[in-house]
Amino acid sequence: MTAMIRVDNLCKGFTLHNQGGVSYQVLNQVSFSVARGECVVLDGPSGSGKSTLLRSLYANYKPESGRVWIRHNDSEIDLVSALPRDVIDVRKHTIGYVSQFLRVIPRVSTLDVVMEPARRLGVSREDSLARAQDLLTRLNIPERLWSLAPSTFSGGEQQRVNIARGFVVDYPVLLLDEPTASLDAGNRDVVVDLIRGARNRGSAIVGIFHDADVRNRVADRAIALSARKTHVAAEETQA
Ligand SMILES: Nc1ncnc2c1ncn2[C@@H]1O[C@H](COP(=O)(O)OP(=O)(O)OP(=O)(O)O)[C@@H](O)[C@H]1O
Repeated sequence: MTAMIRVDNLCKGFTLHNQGGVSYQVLNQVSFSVARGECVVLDGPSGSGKSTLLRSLYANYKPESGRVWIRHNDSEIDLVSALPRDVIDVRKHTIGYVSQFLRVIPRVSTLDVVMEPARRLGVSREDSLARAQDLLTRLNIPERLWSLAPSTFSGGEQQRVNIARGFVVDYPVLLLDEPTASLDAGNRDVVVDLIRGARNRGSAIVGIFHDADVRNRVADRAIALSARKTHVAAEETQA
């Protein structure tokens, strides 16, 4: 089985410079891999580091040590040590990231927001539009809203626009940070179908799902993160 993601001994902590330089370790030598067509969920109590790990997989956070190998253009690239321009290329072609919240750009229509990742990859406007319309329809966004900027949309509507944007490209790797957090049961079912579809097309998926029902329906297995954080006294950090 081809590993799309290989996490090797990842360590990530934080130092709160404005709070006496207190440091604590959140991820302690985390290792796992995710194959093509596999959906893995991150499990663990609140504060155990699920979002920190997901952000590290997208190179939003820089771990102190360890590796995040991503299969990209028929070879592997380590996102911990990659140059910024390589990170941008991996994000454009290989990794999709769906967070809970849509980053709204004023005056850009919903259709353009959803189409943008496909257009950036060179997909024709016609094909991108068809794909965006299909996703918005499936996700029950009323057609009257498609030409409006989503800044005034409800939380659940914005979340569904964000999901449509995340699924408009068939990314080989998909990172999902609570994509169903503010959705009703009907829309959760749509998202479950989208996730299963992406998995069946070969995406390697890592997700955080607080909804146990959604988690059980999409997960092939879970990675457990422990709640225990190692605190490092400020004096020790400064030594
Ligand atoms: N940017 C940051 N700066 C400082 N501390 C942070 C930062 N991001 C996360 N943390 C800390 O790391 C720990 C893990 O946070 P994280 O959000 O990864 O947990 P989580 O498992 O996703 O929690 P939840 O289920 O509540 O969303 C928390 O104690 C949090 O305060």
